[in-house]
Amino acid sequence: MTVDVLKANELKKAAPVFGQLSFDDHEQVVFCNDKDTGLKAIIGIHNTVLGPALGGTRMWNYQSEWDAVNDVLRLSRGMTFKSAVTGLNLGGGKAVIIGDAKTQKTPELMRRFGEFVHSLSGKYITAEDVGMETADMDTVREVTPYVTGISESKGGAGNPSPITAYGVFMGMKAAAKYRYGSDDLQGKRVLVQGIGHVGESLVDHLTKEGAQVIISDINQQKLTEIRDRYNATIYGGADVYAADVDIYAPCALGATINDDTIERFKVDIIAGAANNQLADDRRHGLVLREKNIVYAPDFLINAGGIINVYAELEGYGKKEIMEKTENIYNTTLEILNSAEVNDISTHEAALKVAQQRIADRKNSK
Ligand SMILES: NC(=O)c1ccc[n+]([C@@H]2O[C@H](COP(=O)([O-])OP(=O)(O)OC[C@H]3O[C@@H](n4cnc5c(N)ncnc54)[C@H](O)[C@@H]3O)[C@@H](O)[C@H]2O)c1
Repeated sequence: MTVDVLKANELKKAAPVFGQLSFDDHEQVVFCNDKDTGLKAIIGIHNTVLGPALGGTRMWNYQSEWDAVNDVLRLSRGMTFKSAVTGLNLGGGKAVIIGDAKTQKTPELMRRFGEFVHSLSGKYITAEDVGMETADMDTVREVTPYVTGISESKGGAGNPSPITAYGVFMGMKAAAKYRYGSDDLQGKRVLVQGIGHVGESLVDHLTKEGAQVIISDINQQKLTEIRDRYNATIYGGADVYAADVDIYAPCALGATINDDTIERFKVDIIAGAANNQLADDRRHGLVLREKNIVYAPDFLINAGGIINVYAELEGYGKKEIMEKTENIYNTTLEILNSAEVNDISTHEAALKVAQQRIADRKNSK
């Protein structure tokens, strides 16, 4: 696992097949095409050492197929480490469907996608991601058992977002404990960027804790709704990345910590739900360390959702889900301390724990 994840434009320069598919040791990549329904999907199976590759399906109108390939590979790799660091017996996988979820998603397309998932005999298990609803997973369930995130009425664990938000909250509190010596967030100024499913639930936890919550979103209507519901403040500045706050919680898009933004942050802590927050894992992880910004690794603290779907597979109840999610606090604290001891970025420290768990299992087989 020594190869950096490539950017889409770099991907184009690599060798056309294994030069790409093998990058960062992907086990299998499946291209799914169906003319009748218009389905064009890619399933990335990064690693199955710890268990079946589980990860959601994203439907997105990618600008190019390169972007779709790059996205699925980045995301499936992330799932491997997320499950490994969380202690789940799951591998990492992800799927993308190329197209507009609002206009091109049909039950026929979802069923056809489900048939492709089924053809992998359980090596890949799908779930919801951007552009997908619980109802879509119910449709996939009609043709394959290898799907999670189905309706509670059909035996599923239901909406994962509140659990994800709780895990992020736990990770944020652990980061505060590490940085300030206390995990009490009362009075801390926390900027939540993206107040969607996870962001709103995080705002709820923070408000109850007595934090000063500042919100930012591209959806103006949502901003006023959440402001009124939680007595939050809408961010009024010109540059959200230069906001004068204590904690930045990215809960919208990935890669918001990049060459353009990283020098502008004034925060003590970054802890949020978005996947792949660091545009360049290794480099930006180190820059945050140099700037004395405590970064709670995304794939560690946003694992509540995967814990929720794992519970669905294992038949766990809500109590076990909450306990496992609460444990994100302890793991985060351990990883922040180990990064300090080993003088590495917190991202690297979390990755090491995940990679070690996979290596141990591989060696014990
Ligand atoms: N839902 C989960 O359980 C879960 C689990 C793990 C990771 N995540 C990640 O967390 C993030 C949020 O997930 P979600 O389910 O809440 O998504 P969501 O679509 O419900 O919410 C995203 C919010 O971000 C806003 N947004 C989009 N672009 C923005 C921008 N440039 N600036 C500010 N706001 C912007 C949207 O308007 C929306 O309100 C995503 O990156 C997702 O991949 C979610």
